Amino acid sequence: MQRNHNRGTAELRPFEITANYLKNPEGSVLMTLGATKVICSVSVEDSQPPFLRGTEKGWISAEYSMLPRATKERTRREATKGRQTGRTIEIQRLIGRALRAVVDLEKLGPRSLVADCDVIQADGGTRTASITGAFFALKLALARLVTNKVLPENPLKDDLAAISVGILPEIGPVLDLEASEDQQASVDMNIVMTGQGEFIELQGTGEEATFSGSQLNELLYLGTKGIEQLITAQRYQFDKLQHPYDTSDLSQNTVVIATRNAGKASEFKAMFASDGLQVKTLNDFPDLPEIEETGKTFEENARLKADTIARVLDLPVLADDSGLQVAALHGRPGIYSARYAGDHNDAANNAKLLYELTGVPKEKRNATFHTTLVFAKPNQPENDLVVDGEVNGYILGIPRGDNGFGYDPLFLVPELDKSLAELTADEKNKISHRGNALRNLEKVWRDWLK
Ligand SMILES: O=c1[nH]c(=O)c2ncn([C@@H]3O[C@H](COP(=O)(O)OP(=O)(O)OP(=O)(O)O)[C@@H](O)[C@H]3O)c2[nH]1
Ligand SMILES: [Mg+2]
Repeated sequence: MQRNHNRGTAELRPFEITANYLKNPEGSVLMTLGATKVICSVSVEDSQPPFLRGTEKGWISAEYSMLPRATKERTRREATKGRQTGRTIEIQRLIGRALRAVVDLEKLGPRSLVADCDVIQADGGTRTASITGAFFALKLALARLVTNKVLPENPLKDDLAAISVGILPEIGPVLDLEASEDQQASVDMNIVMTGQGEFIELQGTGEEATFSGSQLNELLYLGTKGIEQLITAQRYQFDKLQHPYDTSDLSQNTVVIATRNAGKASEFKAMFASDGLQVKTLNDFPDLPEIEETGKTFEENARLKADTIARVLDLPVLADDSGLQVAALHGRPGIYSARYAGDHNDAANNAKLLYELTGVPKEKRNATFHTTLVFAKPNQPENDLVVDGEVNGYILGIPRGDNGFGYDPLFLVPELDKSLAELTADEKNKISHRGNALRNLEKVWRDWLK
């Protein structure tokens, strides 16, 4: 068994959170996750449920429904049947509980919020997509109440998202089940989690099957990673609504690179200048928040940077994840090169590297600089263009040269008998990991961008 579109076990389907989708509600969202589409709206009412009358406390509830043709075959409307199914009631209670967990109901005051989640197309994960979308609609509604001075203070305590995970035959634990997978899964589970990484609800069940503690841990790990991505996207989306990023002055000849590293930026500028292309980096968009590099590989981190920024800026974006792999240190610092000594500090990183290599003889100090470049178009992670580049050398015992950045003064290129920091920018680009990766990109990106 293989997942559709060769999806990885830890990969979400492409998703999109379209804010302010409807005109009337205080908050509204079209949430899509693969082919699953849910319209979520949040309405504010100046009344309290009976059990809160006489208090200053507010309430949040939810209603869930599915359009007849959301499913492969038409399902009868619950309104026509005259009653809601047990499934519907269970799901809407779940959505209400999830939303209430992240709002201070005292601060909400004597009013009610109702989240309506209407599934217009169902391809698995409708309840979790409803929660993720309803939360965003709620966030929009509460922000509006604060802007309009209805509320003195925002009662939102945390972010929130939900996702499904499951165990598939032959594959094992996977993130984000689509409907065809849901039918085959021996175990499926819905995870609802806050931005702080706290669980609100776990619904896990075996179907003619059982699951072990270690499988449960794996499912929780996958779910956590998926939810982190959803929450990151929500935060970006929200920030973007508060301060839209102005990309109008970017010409056709601009490449946006998702980096804040000035050393990388100047290398990219020099390399693209020969093509007549201008480079912008995240430093040109100071409002963009940090991207947490939670991936386990260079490629995962580069995708995270490129996909996130491409989505936010709505432009094609190139990202670089790179690092130094030292043989005597079993490939370390690798993806942790920037934060090897804690915070990102080149001098401390170099000092730590030298310390860890104390007593290692010259011939055993071989190392490789690696770069993975990912070029991403907005909201099409499946089409990401991925290329690599490397350069081999040795780690010196004493730094040499003042050019470059990072570990350059410690990286000896044996063919030139010079450290990377003793090379001019042009000389470094001709042989460097980043230069090699760009030359590999050069061969393919024009066709890909068409
Ligand atoms: O001497 C070096 N010459 C290089 O040519 C080079 N390329 C990468 N590195 C090191 O590896 C980390 C990458 O980490 P990284 O890819 O996450 O980048 P970063 O965090 O600095 O910036 P960003 O692109 O993520 O914003 C960097 O910080 C550096 O320590 C280099 N060191
Ligand atoms: Mg980084």
